Amino acid sequence: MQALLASPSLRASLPSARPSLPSRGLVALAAPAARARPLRCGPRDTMEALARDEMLNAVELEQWESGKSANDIAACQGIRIRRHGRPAASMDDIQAEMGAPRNILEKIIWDKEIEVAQGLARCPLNEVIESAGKAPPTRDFYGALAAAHKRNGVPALIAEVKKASPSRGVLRENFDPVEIAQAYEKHGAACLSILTDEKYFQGSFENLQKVRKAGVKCPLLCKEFVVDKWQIYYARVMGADAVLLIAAVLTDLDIKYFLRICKELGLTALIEVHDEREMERVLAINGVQLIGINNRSLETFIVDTSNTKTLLEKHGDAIREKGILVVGESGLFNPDDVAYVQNAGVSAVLVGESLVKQADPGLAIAGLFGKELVH
Ligand SMILES: O=P(O)(O)OC[C@@H](O)[C@@H](O)c1c[nH]c2ccccc12
Repeated sequence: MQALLASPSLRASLPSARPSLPSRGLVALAAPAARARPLRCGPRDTMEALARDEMLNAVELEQWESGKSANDIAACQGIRIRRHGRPAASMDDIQAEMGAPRNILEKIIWDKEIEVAQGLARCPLNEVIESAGKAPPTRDFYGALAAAHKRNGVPALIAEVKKASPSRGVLRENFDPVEIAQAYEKHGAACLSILTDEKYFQGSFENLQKVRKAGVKCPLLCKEFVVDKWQIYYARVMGADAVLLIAAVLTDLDIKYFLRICKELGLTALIEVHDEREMERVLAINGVQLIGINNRSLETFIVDTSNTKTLLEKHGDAIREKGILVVGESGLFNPDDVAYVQNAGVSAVLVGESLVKQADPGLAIAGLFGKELVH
């Protein structure tokens, strides 16, 4: 943190949402209002800072120099989610230019771009950075998972505080985030995941803060659709120890840049992949500690636990060599499911629905693993 804040040159060059590159959606930015959107800093400064720190490879630099739009660059990396880059525009105007969102994830991201701009207007970046600098130390998310895996002989549990989801609707009517978090902790969860997206998951940053302030000791993952660094600083201020970064949404350069911010803030990044291409991209990035394999496609909602197995059969060796821990995410309901992803090679599991739907989510943990977990 200190290093980041102390470096005026870097600070001056901190990029905006899609930092370094011409904002994604620039193709569609024909409207003067959109073009006039002030950049918080010059892209060239940012690119130079990243290049200086060797965060930028030759291809990325060349793509940027050639004036490609960030959406084009993202598409070259197999990313199907586009950005509109017009947070001040109405959704009608955005759709008039770009057409309707192609899937639910793209829709979530388009709304998130607007939401982040509103957050930035409410809590300006410099203030959030300053508060993050004063926040109490983070807890070791990676260390908690590794220790729990070793101690219990089953994958460590990241238990999710999840009220609803776009695919399953409301999961729990009587939803008290603090009560659920405390029950998870009491019954052996190694870490907790707190959904912060309001519109689609009925979560909130307030829930994250409440759980942290209630004295829960487990490290906390801020489960958010991160598209802008502001969200990372904000998560830190609200009590997160880790943040989720979704490879289906973020370019390689975004991931590298956000990883760097996480490191400066003492946060662990859980980088989520869903397919082969995303796994390859993430394994080529230095400094990755935790990879989540999502068994649910965020574009189609199809859940398939064999996804974890397939990806680990191919990449397990490279992952182990790098000391990366893998988290099996979504669609896990019983001890057989847990054993299946454990045999595939995961060190941890991320579970929401099957716990939160039970009358007592804490007691549900022993049912999920077929045994009690201990701290
Ligand atoms: O409720 P489930 O099927 O146990 O899934 C939990 C978690 O994996 C899921 O909520 C999730 C995984 N990646 C995400 C990204 C955004 C929102 C939610 C998610």
